Amino acid sequence: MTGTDLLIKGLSTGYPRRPVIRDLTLPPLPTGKLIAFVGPNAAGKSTLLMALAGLLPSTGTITLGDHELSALSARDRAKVMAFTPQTLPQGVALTVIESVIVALRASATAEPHLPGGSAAHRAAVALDRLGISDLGLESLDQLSGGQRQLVSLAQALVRDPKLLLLDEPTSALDLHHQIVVMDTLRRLAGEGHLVIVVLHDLNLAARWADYVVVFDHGGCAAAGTPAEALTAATIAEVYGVVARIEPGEQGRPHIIIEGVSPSHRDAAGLRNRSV
Ligand SMILES: Nc1ncnc2c1ncn2[C@@H]1O[C@H](COP(=O)(O)OP(=O)(O)OP(=O)(O)O)[C@@H](O)[C@H]1O
Repeated sequence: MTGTDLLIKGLSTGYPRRPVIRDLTLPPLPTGKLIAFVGPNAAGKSTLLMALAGLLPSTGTITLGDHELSALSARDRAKVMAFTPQTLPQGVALTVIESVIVALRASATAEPHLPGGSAAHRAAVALDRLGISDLGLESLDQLSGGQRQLVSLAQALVRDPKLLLLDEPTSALDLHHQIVVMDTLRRLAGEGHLVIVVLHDLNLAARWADYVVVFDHGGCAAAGTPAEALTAATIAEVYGVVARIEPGEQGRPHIIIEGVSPSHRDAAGLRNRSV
């Protein structure tokens, strides 16, 4: 463990009268790594991300380096982390570049009074990193779903936070942009950020993540390197599908889904997946 790991111990969180995560403890999640949270629908991934972002009340401890995150004010949290939800709000009358500048200023980071030129430069760099500079002057409300997702990511990147919490940032993206985003996230991790990303595509997780945490029913079903966490047995258990694992590049698993497991517990379990 290093001094800047994210530590989650005995964490419980959820919604009024709807506990989702109960007493969750994860292995230390180190800065400088790309961590994928995977698992079936309703397993609790988004709920956990929102609790980490301070958007849901929780008990237990969440520390990032020396910071006990639950003790930080919203303003101080915004200095160390950025959270990108699954959907962006509609009806925002801004251009793309304006929205990224607003995200930078709203985060009240170490430079709350950034001159306009610097803020615009940082926003332009964030768009460039994601290959969407050409969208800068487009109206936010006229973008496609995938374009909105990329802009949402740019709004997080521009703040250069230590911890990035990204909920399904590739779900609406074409193949090219999935790779651009995952490559960008890998580079950010390499630069010393801790990047936690919720993914449904297990092969994206297997190919890019340093560590994978598999969630099921509000708990951790498996955690480790992609090869350790994404085994055929775990995939069968949590998803109810038969998977074949083949060796991929650099010892990373390549997952081939062969079909639904006939013996899996029940499809109707979706409603009651969380504990
Ligand atoms: N606002 C809410 N109020 C009450 N319960 C909620 C709320 N949002 C989510 N839940 C419930 O919490 C549980 C976990 O949902 P969550 O969104 O965290 O799952 P997930 O793993 O992110 O799923 P998905 O892959 O479908 O996005 C589900 O049973 C869901 O019905």
